[in-house]
Amino acid sequence: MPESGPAPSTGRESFGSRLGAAMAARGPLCVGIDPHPALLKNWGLDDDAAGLRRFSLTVLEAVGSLAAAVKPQVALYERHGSAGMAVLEEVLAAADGQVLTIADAKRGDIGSTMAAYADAWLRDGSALAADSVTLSPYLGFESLRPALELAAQYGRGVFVLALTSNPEGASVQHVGGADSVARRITEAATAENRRFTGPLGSVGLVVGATVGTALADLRLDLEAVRGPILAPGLGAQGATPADLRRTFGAAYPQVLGTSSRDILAAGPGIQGLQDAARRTLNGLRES
Ligand SMILES: O=c1ccn([C@@H]2O[C@H](COP(=O)(O)O)[C@@H](O)[C@H]2O)c(=O)[nH]1
Repeated sequence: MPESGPAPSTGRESFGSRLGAAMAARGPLCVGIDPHPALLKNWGLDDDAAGLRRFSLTVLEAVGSLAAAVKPQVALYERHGSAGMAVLEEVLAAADGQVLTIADAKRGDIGSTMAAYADAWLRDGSALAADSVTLSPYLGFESLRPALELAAQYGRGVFVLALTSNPEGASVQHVGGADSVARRITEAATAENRRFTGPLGSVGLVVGATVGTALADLRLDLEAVRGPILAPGLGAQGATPADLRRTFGAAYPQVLGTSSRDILAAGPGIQGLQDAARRTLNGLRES
């Protein structure tokens, strides 16, 4: 199993190393590519595959050399069927080599099926391969094993849902008090990242920018995870860069803030999108 350095199958550096370098060079911002029907309409685009394509490639043109990563929301491509997924393939290919990609697919299933999801999102040669993918551990962290192994093999990464940004998440993730579900996920990611050397492992967590005092309440040590923390919830869901710094404290250097609608609403002009992304990025740097 590849423990450190370039992934043997590809010669590619680990995802954690590549993301750490991108965050150091560009700052801790991920821009979500979420082609919601209402945004397409506001941009003067049709809610079809052509609109989706124009929207996505415009966002990529605007932020592809500015953000550390982009995060296409898979559901918003899926709702257009095979034509939408073809657009997603094109977007992932266009981003390759320009900006790291996080496919927000939230996949999770029993092991044998998980292997197929891993194959789709993490294997070199797959039309949908992204630098990383979001995973749901609801079937048990260990059920994600095929994705964890394939990601390590190909120098790709995963972000496992731990404390999501939506208010309903607490009803499952906080259960157990001192031995909460979120804590189990966090500890499993910590163990997983021991296989990687360097400051950041390739097994990240999703922890919402909106979770307030939950990290302290549940006594979660995100620094110990030594993995990237993808933090959605900025802007449209109400969290500010200052909330992010307050919430994550000592783990803040691991945090990749992600914002979609708040930035995308500034389109369709490239300049407007870049200004909005820079505003968020400056907030994340200064907060
Ligand atoms: O806990 C989570 C996990 C994922 N998301 C995703 O992030 C974006 C947020 O979009 P905004 O427009 O910035 O609110 C979206 O794709 C969600 O599915 C999340 O919000 N919370």
